[in-house]
Amino acid sequence: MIEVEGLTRKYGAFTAVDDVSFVAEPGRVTGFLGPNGAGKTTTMRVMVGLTPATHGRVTIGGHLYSDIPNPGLHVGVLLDASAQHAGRTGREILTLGATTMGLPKSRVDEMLALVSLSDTEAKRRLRNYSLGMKQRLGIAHALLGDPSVLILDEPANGLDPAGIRWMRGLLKGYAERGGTVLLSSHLLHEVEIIADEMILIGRGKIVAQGSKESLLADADHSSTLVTSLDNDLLGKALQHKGYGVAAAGTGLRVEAAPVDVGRVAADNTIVLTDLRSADGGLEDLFLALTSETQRDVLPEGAQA
Ligand SMILES: Nc1ncnc2c1ncn2[C@@H]1O[C@H](COP(=O)(O)OP(=O)(O)OP(=O)(O)O)[C@@H](O)[C@H]1O
Repeated sequence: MIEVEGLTRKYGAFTAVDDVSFVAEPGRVTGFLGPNGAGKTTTMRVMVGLTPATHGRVTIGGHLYSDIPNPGLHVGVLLDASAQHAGRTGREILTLGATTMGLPKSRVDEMLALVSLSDTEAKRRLRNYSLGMKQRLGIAHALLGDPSVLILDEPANGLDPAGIRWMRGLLKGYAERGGTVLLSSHLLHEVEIIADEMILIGRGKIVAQGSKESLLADADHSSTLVTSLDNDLLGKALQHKGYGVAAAGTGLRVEAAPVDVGRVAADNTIVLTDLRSADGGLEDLFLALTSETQRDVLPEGAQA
């Protein structure tokens, strides 16, 4: 289990991580999601003792990372797949890791096979690896010591679609066997597919957290876009039921779920020509919650 308690990290006057608390549980994949610069990497660096906290603390299995003897046997870490010595081969990097952790050399071959790096690829120097190959090697390195906790910063970065699917299967299986997985991403879709729990962070602060189902339920209070053969009548019927209604394009935007709008239309025998959720589910929630921190939102009055 990873426990983050009131973690703050300041760089001078700038607060990169602001009083962040959450727990990543065993047997669950926890997605740590936020836009660029939200504070994900900083939080993970504090977790593994690479950056000191300004306030608060992180414990893994109840211990500070720096207090865990031979940490690779307990915590697998992938923060920057390029951070290894570029002149070493993949096999050398894993062998060094195995030796440091006191593991047999056979573990290196097992891990190379697990991440599908061929013998030829394993003999190449890291500087000649593609980003996806570096990520595979990084995952192999993180798993070397058969740890019970995995901390992975943007692990899907650079993987092709087949590689992403492979990684999802790997991490799901790892969590199903009781492992704790914390993985960060700035891409909602990536996290949504794999994570059981989600922590949303924006500008250093947690903006939402919970199980994927509970976040989806929150996001699904939804409004609906509907068009019918008689929008006036439908609008009145919906208002009569107490739903907020506004004109939208050729139809209406209704503050109700699509199923409720459909029911009112059916009760009044109104033919619908279009009925759909106005929400992008979690994506809208994510963008709304982190909107202040998005770089790509046009300032008010600006033209697209
Ligand atoms: N050593 C540092 N000195 C000053 N500012 C820093 C330092 N490290 C990180 N920051 C700032 O802290 C903020 C959070 O950065 P961080 O790398 O944790 O974000 P992130 O969520 O991982 O982003 P991304 O998705 O782009 O990787 C950013 O504004 C970053 O510029």
